[in-house]
Amino acid sequence: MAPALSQGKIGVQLELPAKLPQRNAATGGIHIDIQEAQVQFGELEVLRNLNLSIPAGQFLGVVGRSGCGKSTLLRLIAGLETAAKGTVRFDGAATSGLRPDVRVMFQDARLLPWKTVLDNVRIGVPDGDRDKAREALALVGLADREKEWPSVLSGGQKQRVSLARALAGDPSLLLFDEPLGALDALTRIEMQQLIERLWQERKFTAILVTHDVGEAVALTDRVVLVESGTISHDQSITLARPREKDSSFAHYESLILNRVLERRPPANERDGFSI
Ligand SMILES: Nc1ncnc2c1ncn2[C@@H]1O[C@H](COP(=O)(O)OP(=O)(O)OP(=O)(O)O)[C@@H](O)[C@H]1O
Repeated sequence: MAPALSQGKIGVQLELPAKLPQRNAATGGIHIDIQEAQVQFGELEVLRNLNLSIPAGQFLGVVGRSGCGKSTLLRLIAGLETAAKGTVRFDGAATSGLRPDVRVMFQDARLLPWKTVLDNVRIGVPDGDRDKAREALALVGLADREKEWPSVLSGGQKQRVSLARALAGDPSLLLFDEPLGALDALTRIEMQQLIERLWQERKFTAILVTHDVGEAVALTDRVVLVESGTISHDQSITLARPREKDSSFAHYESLILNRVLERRPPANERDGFSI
């Protein structure tokens, strides 16, 4: 059967095979292994000698100063950038280019204004299956909005549709590029809770690029800091879920923020950083 056409970068893949690859049965997610990766734009070397291993099913946070290469790292993993040197392996096999089981959610929802909410979500389903799209809309709490146009939705609702579109393809890896950056504080917290719940239920590997260190601590198992084109720090977050903003939370937050800002905390507060 001829592959179905999708909507370019919006749905990540250009062509969708009729059948998605088998998901990792044990965890549902992809194990990613990046070795000595280098990404260059002309003379500008954005990533260099970058090594990063992300176990299947982990929720990883990526932080760092503006322009340090966070989105480039995410785009490399998504197959939207090519490494000049080094390798990206998924479950042990070298990979490059776009894959149907890898989805990206961006800061702007990227909905097609001439399609209804349901049809926007159907873009994410390989065969455009209505039931699968409806199921995904229900997961994000928008089952009753399927016939509406994107223009009548709030910013938070648009991002929910974008999340539904990503989930509709049953991804093994979901990449979040600052997806909540434009939302108000309350909607942002609601979306964080939704993303955490869906990640726990669906068991995909997740990577979140964010400027908000608190958001990374609230959501992820581990936070890496990108600096000078490589991973300079690697911090496990061992707090129980759902996370409360207590003194342990604040400790992780200030530890990471101080690293980002290069205001090193006193030695007795530094424990936990493995690099
Ligand atoms: N396609 C491209 N062509 C040329 N330069 C690029 C391209 N994409 C990114 N860059 C440059 O690479 C560097 C890293 O960009 P990137 O978007 O990865 O940073 P970032 O850490 O995500 O930044 P921010 O936090 O501000 O979003 C920047 O200097 C940027 O200008």
